[in-house]
Amino acid sequence: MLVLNDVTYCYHSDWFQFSLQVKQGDILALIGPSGAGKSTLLALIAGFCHPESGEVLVNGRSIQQLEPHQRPLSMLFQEHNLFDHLNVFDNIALGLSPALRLSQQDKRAVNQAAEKVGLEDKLTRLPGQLSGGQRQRVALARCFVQPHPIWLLDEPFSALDPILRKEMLAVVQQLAQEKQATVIMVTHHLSDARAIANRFAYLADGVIANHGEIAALTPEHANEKLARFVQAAH
Ligand SMILES: Nc1ncnc2c1ncn2[C@@H]1O[C@H](COP(=O)(O)OP(=O)(O)OP(=O)(O)O)[C@@H](O)[C@H]1O
Repeated sequence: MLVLNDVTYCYHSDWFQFSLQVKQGDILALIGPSGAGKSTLLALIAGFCHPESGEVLVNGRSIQQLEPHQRPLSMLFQEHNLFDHLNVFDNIALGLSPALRLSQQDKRAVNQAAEKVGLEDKLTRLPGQLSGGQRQRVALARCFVQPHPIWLLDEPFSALDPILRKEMLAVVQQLAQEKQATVIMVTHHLSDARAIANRFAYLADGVIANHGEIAALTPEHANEKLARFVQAAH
């Protein structure tokens, strides 16, 4: 279970206040208008920015004192996930060993991860020799080759065409299920949210204004702002 316990954060004059509980194995779609604080929420969980008060807990333990690299989570951004001078194999392997010191078991895990995302025949290519979708698949493989139980995905597939996006979402869903990972995914596409998530959280003006089962995400939602947001996205 991932818990944000009344986490507050201030950036210039912008205030954020987040309380959230995500059960293990849940896939939560984080939605809301631009500037609402979705990426800020992920940054607070990942430890890239520090709250004024409150804490983030994983399975009952505070991770507040841990540096980002010590936290039990993997992150995937929309872009800039890869090191351009390292080939596909090494980019994935970084998820297991930042110094690229790999055991035989690690090497097998990297090969298996590449296979899962359909890149087993591209292992020696550099990121510059791949398409955008292939690059995101490498980043995804690095994300789940790590043993971390929580994945934070910040608009990971927004730049991809609809067919590739659908494929990638299916891969994430399948892998998350296999590993019983807890996933928080920021998305501007409600269709993506519906395709992959079982829950949603709607952010507006720096707070979680609403959350619930994904099926409740309808244009008739009782929360007027959320209803308008869903209507506009249709
Ligand atoms: N460390 C930071 N550096 C820069 N801006 C920050 C930081 N922390 C918060 N902000 C500000 O927080 C506000 C919310 O931004 P954030 O990126 O979290 O929103 P968002 O909901 O993810 O928006 P979008 O959908 O456009 O990506 C913005 O005004 C942003 O400038």
